[in-house]
Amino acid sequence: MSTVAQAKRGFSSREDERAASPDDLLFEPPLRIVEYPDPILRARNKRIETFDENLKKLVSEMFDVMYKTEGIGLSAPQVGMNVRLMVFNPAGERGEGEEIVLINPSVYKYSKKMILFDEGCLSFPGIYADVERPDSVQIEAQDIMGANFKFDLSGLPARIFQHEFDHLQGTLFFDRMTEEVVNSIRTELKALEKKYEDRTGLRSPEKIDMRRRMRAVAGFGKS
Ligand SMILES: CSCC[C@H](NC=O)C(=O)N[C@@H](C)C(=O)N[C@@H](CO)C(=O)O
Ligand SMILES: [Fe+2]
Repeated sequence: MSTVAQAKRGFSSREDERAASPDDLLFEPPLRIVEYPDPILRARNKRIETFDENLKKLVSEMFDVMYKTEGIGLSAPQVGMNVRLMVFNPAGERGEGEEIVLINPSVYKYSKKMILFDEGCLSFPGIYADVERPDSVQIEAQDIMGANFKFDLSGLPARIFQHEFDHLQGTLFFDRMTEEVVNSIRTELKALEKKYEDRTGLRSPEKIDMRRRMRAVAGFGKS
C-alpha cells in the first residue's frame, strides 16, 4: 500500500505526529463520552510530551468514565482530548484485573492469525458487530512517567488495544467492518447521525450511506 493510502486508512508515521501543548491537555471533569459522528473522533491526535500531575488526573478521570459507562477500554479522543493516550482494563471493573495506561503507543508487529469478534464502542452506544483483527500485537509505548516499554498482547487485551489504537488514528470500528456487517447496523448508525444533527443543528460531518465512495477514496479494497 502506498504511503498516501496508509495515511488515508488512518496509519501515520511518528514524523506526522505533532506534540501536544499544555493547553491541549487541559480538561474539566466530569469527562463525557463523545459519540459518532462528532468530528473530534476523526481529528488528529497529538503526541504527549508533558508527564505531570495533570496527566495523572486525566488518566484517573478516564478510568472513572470508562467504568461508569461499562467500558473495557477508552481512548483520549473519546472524551474530547485529541492526544495519544489510552487506558484499558479487560476486567471492566474497578479493583479487578489490571489497569493499563499507554501513552504515545505504536505497533511494531501484528500476528498473521486473524480473529472475528463482536465489538462494541462507547462512542456508538448499544451497537455491536463483528470486526476482524490480528489475534496478537507487539507494541511499544510510554508509561505515565514517560518511560518507554515494550509489550506483547494477545486475546482480549490485544483486541482492546487495537480498538483504542484505531481511535488514536481516527479510525472507527465500522471502518473495519465488511459491507454486510455494516448493513446490519446501518439503521443505528443513521440514528446517531440524526441525533447529532438534532443536538447541534449542524449537518452530520459523515454519513454511513456515503461509505462505499469514501472507502474507495481511502484505499480500502475489499467491501
Ligand atoms: C472489544 S474492544 C472494545 C473497547 C471499547 N472501548 C471504547 O470504545 C469498549 O469498552 N466497548 C464497550 C461497549 C465494551 O466492550 N464493554 C464490554 C463490557 O461491558 C462489553 O462486553 O460490552
Ligand atoms: Fe471505541
